[in-house]
Amino acid sequence: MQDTIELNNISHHFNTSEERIELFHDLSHTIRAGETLAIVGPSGAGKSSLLSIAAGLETPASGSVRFIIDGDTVDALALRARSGFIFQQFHLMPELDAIGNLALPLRLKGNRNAFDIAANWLGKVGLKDRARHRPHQLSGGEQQRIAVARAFVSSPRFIFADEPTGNLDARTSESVSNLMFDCAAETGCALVIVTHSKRLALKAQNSLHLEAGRLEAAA
Ligand SMILES: Nc1ncnc2c1ncn2[C@@H]1O[C@H](COP(=O)(O)OP(=O)(O)OP(=O)(O)O)[C@@H](O)[C@H]1O
Repeated sequence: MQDTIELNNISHHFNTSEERIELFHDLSHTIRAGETLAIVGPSGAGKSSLLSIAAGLETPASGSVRFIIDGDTVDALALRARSGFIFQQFHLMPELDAIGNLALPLRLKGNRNAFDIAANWLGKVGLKDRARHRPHQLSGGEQQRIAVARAFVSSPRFIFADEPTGNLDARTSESVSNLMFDCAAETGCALVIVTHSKRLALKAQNSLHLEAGRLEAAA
């Protein structure tokens, strides 16, 4: 698979009424098909902003981002259609049960087998018996397992995860982390994770440290 995200000399800042917040300047990096990458660094360094730019959710103030899927350059919309997202707060639809949440991205794409594929993923994440439970009837760890399955259910090429274990205790974090990495390995999907967890970052093949506007290979 020839899928890459090329960040070329990107800079980003935010203007507030009081100040200009400089995040990074002239930063370049290429994310490759199938790689697992952790982005670490202190709070406020701009990790989530960098993830949003790499995922085509935000545009950098300057520089360019090139998205390549199957060797073709595509726009941000096309990249997003081939991407899955996992957030700290799970973001499941409260009115849908577990299988409904998993089937939703497939149904939105008109997939007639949405519920069969969703049921298969529910089994993969060990929650087959929770198909009819709504998010408020599930533990945080179970909700995040559903969110992980939802991210993978549409056969994405890239998964972007922002603090995916930030709301979980140590034991649940470990099992959700292992699940994410197992799913990525099984599907060949790239996994890009922003995290404060050293333990989680160490599971990734590659690790980048963002601090004071500089992006370097993490020690
Ligand atoms: N929409 C926005 N408007 C103004 N400032 C913003 C906006 N989004 C983020 N910021 C600021 O930009 C800086 C970087 O934020 P970002 O969330 O990217 O950092 P982070 O490294 O992911 O932090 P954390 O680890 O605490 O989540 C912070 O100072 C934040 O307050």
